[in-house]
Amino acid sequence: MSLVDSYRRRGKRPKPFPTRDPETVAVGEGEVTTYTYGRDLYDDMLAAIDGAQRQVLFETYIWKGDATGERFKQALAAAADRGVEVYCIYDGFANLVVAPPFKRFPSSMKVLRYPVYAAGWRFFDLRRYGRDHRKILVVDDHTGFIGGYNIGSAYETEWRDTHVRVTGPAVWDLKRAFADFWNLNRRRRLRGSERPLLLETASTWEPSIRIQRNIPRLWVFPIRGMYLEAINRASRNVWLTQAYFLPDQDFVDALRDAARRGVDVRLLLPLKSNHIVADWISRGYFSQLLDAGVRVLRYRDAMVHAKTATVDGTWCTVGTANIDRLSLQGNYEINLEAIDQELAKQLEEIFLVDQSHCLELTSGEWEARDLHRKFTEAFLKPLRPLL
Ligand SMILES: O=P(O)(O)OC[C@H](O)CO
Repeated sequence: MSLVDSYRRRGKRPKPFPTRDPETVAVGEGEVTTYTYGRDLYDDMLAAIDGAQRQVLFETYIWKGDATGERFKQALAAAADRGVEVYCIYDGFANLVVAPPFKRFPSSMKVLRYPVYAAGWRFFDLRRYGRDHRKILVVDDHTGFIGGYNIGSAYETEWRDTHVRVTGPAVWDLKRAFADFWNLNRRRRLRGSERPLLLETASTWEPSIRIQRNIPRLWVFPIRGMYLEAINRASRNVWLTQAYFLPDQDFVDALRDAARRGVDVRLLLPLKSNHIVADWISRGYFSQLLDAGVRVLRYRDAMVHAKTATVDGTWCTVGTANIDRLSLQGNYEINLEAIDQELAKQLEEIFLVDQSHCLELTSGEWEARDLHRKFTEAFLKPLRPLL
C-alpha cells in the first residue's frame, strides 16, 4: 500500500489551498482558537512550549525526524533543560520509518514510546492492539492543543488540517487524558521507579465542552456514539470533513436517514488522499450516500486531513478520530466535542472555505464511472472491516 502511495506521489509538487488565520472565540469560561494551516499552529505550539513554566505534556502519533520534528524536539529539550517537567508520548509503529538517532532524547525529558506490539503474551486480547493515534499538547495548567495535526514538515505547509487551542477548565480534561494514558503504560515502558503522573482534579466543569476519549485498553469507545447521537438528532445540517471515510453501515445509515429527512448532509473528503486503498474503499459508499441526497465534496490539490464535524450550527467536534474502524473501534483517540454556536459557526465558515476548493461529485458522474473502478470497489469491499 505504501509503495503504491509513494509511486502516486512521485514528482508531485505541493499546490496552495485556501486557509484562514487562526480565530479565537470565547467558549464557556475559556477560549478556543481554530487553526487551519500547519505553520500557524506549529508557531503557537512552539511559543507555548517556549513559555512553559512548570510542565509540558506532548503526545503525537507521527513525529517526523525532519526539520519540523527537530524544532519540536529542540524546544521540548530546552524546556526540560530549564527545569520544566517535560513528558512526551509517541507511537512506536507510526514512527518505525524515523531514523533511530532522532528517537534518542536527553535524559531530562521523560519519553514514552508506545510499543509496536503491546499485547505481550495476551495474543487474543483485542484491548491491547490499538495504536496511540492522539495528538495533544498541554502547557502548564492554562493551554491545551488537540486536533488532526501530526508533527512533520509536509503537514506544516502542504496538508490542510484542523486543530484547536483551548484555554479554561477544559484544559484539565486534556491533562487528565494524557496522565491516564501515561499511567496506564508507564510501568512496563519506563523505569520501574517512575512515579505516576498525578494530577489534581479540576475544580470547575466546563459545560460547553467534553473531551471524548477512545481507550481500547478499557474497551471504551465513546467517539462513535458521540457522532451517531449528533447526526441522529440533526434537524438542519451535518457537515463532515474527514481524511479517511470508511464507516460501518450503521454510520452510513445515520447519514442517509438524516439526508432523507431533509437535513443538509455534506461530506468533504480528499479527492486523492495519501492512502490509495482507503480512497478506493471509501468510494464504495458513494452510491448509497448520493442516492439518499448526501452531498459528496472532494477536496482537490492537497491532502485534507481534518477530522471535524458541525451539526445544526450548534454542535461540533475537532479531534484525532477518523471515521473508520481503526479509529472508532480500535485506537486511542481524542476529540473535543462542543455545544457552542460561536465555535460551530467558525467551523462552518472553515467548511465553506474548504468547500470552495472542492469538486462536487454528482450522481450522474458517479454512475458513469469506468467498469474497472466499479470492479475495484467490489473487490476491496471485504477489506472494510479491517480499516
Ligand atoms: O493516522 P492519521 O489520521 O494521523 O494520518 C496519518 C497519515 O495518514 C499517515 O500516513
